[in-house]
Amino acid sequence: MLQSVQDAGANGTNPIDVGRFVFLMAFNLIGNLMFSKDLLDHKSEKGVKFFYHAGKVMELAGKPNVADFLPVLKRVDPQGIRRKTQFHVKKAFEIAGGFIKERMKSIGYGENEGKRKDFLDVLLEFRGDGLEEPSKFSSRTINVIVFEMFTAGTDTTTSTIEWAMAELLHNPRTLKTVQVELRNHLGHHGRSLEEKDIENLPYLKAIIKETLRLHPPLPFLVPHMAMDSCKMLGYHIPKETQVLVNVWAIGRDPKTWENSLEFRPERFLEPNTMDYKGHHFEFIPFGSGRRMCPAVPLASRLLPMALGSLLHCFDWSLADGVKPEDLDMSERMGITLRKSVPLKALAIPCTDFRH
Ligand code: HEM
Repeated sequence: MLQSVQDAGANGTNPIDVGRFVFLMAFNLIGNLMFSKDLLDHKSEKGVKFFYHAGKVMELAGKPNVADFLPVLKRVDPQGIRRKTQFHVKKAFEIAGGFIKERMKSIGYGENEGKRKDFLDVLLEFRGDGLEEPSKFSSRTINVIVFEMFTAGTDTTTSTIEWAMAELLHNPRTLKTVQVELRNHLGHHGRSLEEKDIENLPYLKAIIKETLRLHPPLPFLVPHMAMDSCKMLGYHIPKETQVLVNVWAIGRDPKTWENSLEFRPERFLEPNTMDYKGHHFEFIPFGSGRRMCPAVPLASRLLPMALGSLLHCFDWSLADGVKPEDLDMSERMGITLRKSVPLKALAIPCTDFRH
């Protein structure tokens, strides 16, 4: 990712779309976890097209749809949401599916039983619960799991890093503080950021938490359903009611958070502050309980590594002469909560840039 940012940014003269590079990084990271290979190249036309169609799917799939409230309209699809979504899913699948299929074939999926088992074991380990014996997985189940990994992992990561960068460029004091922390720890002409450094970078970790508090990528988690009728805060919830948890509002509740709308990573530096592991219900960007995000351990390394590397290797400023206080911070609701206007910024490599 760092090399791609440097190439596209042309020494800070060419504004880059931050989200696009993070998306490619996240997609390739999951590609490497599952297939030991980068699947998308930022220079390829296919990469650009994939980014566009996948973004559209996320946006359309999260749009309020009158047909959800009036099932009779489902067939008619009055807003054309289903038709448009299907179009973009098909396009995104054509591109990414091509890479994935090619890679699955090359590791022997469906051809060589021994290699196939390795691949299935990895998937099973990820799911943890093992609903089926790996060798009994149908190819459809595998395709669903693979697609679930890519959709669940890419847009959430992209949204978090893009919002974190936007908040830092909007609040130059916090940007300066985190860069000083990184450079003090790694040295100005020092080495690249490594996973073992994260423990010693409390301000960087606090920035990730503060970003997830104000901009949870899945603002309503994913829809849950009441398995039985129950009473909650005096309300009767009938069996099979669809339940949405508004973590966006929970993270901004002034009863819990002082100056709740301010981006203030320092709040997470105080002793005994909250964590996102699902035990503090005031802060649950990954959900809680049995169906919470299974990738918390991965995300808690991936997010500071990605953000920290971008901040350590480049000096950042806003493109087109936009002043920090004028940066557009409005939100666009899709499956994930993205920035309404994609963040464009100038990335000037630091003298100690390593890749
Ligand atoms: C910023 C990073 C991320 C956030 C905030 C996040 C958040 C979430 C949330 C809120 C859920 C639903 C929990 C619920 O409804 O109770 C979820 C589910 C899931 N996430 Fe994540 N996630 C992130 C990154 C990832 C990554 C990197 C991966 C995979 C590589 C991943 C894989 C999944 C999967 C497979 C599920 C579905 C679990 C199930 O259905 O049981 N997530 N995530």
